[in-house]
Amino acid sequence: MTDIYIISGFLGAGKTTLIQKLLKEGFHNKKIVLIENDFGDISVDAALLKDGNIEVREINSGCICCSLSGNFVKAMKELLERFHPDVILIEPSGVGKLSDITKFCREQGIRSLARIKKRITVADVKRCSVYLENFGEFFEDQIKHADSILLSWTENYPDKVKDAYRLIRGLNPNAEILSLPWTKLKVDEVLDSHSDNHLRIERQDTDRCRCGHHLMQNSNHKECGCRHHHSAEQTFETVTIRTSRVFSLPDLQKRILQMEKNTRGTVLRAKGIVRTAQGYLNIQYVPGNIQMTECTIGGNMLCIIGHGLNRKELTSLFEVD
Ligand SMILES: Nc1nc2c(ncn2[C@@H]2O[C@H](COP(=O)(O)OP(=O)(O)OP(=O)(O)O)[C@@H](O)[C@H]2O)c(=O)[nH]1
Repeated sequence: MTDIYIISGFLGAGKTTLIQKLLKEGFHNKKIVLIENDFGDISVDAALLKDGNIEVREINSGCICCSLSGNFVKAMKELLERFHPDVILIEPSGVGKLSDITKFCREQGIRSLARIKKRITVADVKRCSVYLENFGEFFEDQIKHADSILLSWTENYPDKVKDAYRLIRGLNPNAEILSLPWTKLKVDEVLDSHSDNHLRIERQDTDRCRCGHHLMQNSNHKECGCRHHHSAEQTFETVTIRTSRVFSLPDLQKRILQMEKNTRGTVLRAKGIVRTAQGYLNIQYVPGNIQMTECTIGGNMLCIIGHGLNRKELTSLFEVD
């Protein structure tokens, strides 16, 4: 029987970073298959995670919970029958619903060959309340259906950990919540069952309905009346830019800041690999944070995910003049 681990979490929470750690420090002598679902047309994550020892399957240009659900189930069955892996790791896109992925993994044809071992959701302590406020339907689903929740960005924002813990505990009273900095976290603690390494704070009642909207004041029911169910593909957009421009570091930084501050809509995530005179740079943007690191993998692409984006404006910002 193959063990399935689902690594969920909102855009930029740290799913790929966690998978890199798991592959490096855990699963010794195991046959592993990794399924990567990037919402954009290109999979930056798959490029970064490809490694001779594991089989990586990319499912891009949409969400495995929406239009690509058929592709996902088919890919799972094929991989199970062909490789008989010990472990399948699934990284859904940051806007994927964990409840849907759970349902697909339990479909007949999969459940006779594999079982979900653990659903781990990575939650960014700095941005979780904003994501719950604005994209509650997706964020909340990822938290509520997790067996284990791993807090990220804790070392950068230690003052945010308690509030994030409370918010998450309010949404999921049963999951274990791991709050240790990742450098101190042992992979076995993440993969195995409950650990004691979490803060203990009394559960707080939240003032939200199930779809993430605030309840009206003085309301004593637990619904706001909104019964909408939105798909990721209705709610989020992606803009994929292929660019042969050779950037300088300051120029690239300037353009990313311009993307953040002066373009229409809300950019929630940008990632890609672009050229500089010295080589290639891996760009990772989440609101309020830009990371650019040298990269041995070549590329000329940038994928931007957000809401109300203007394709023309963003493309002209990064393309060759
Ligand atoms: N300092 C810090 N950086 C983090 C942490 N988690 C993620 N990052 C950074 O945030 C960026 C996005 O991390 P990823 O691991 O790619 O996030 P993701 O959840 O896979 O992103 P998507 O799949 O695009 O939704 C990268 O630059 C990471 O290095 C964290 O705990 N601390």
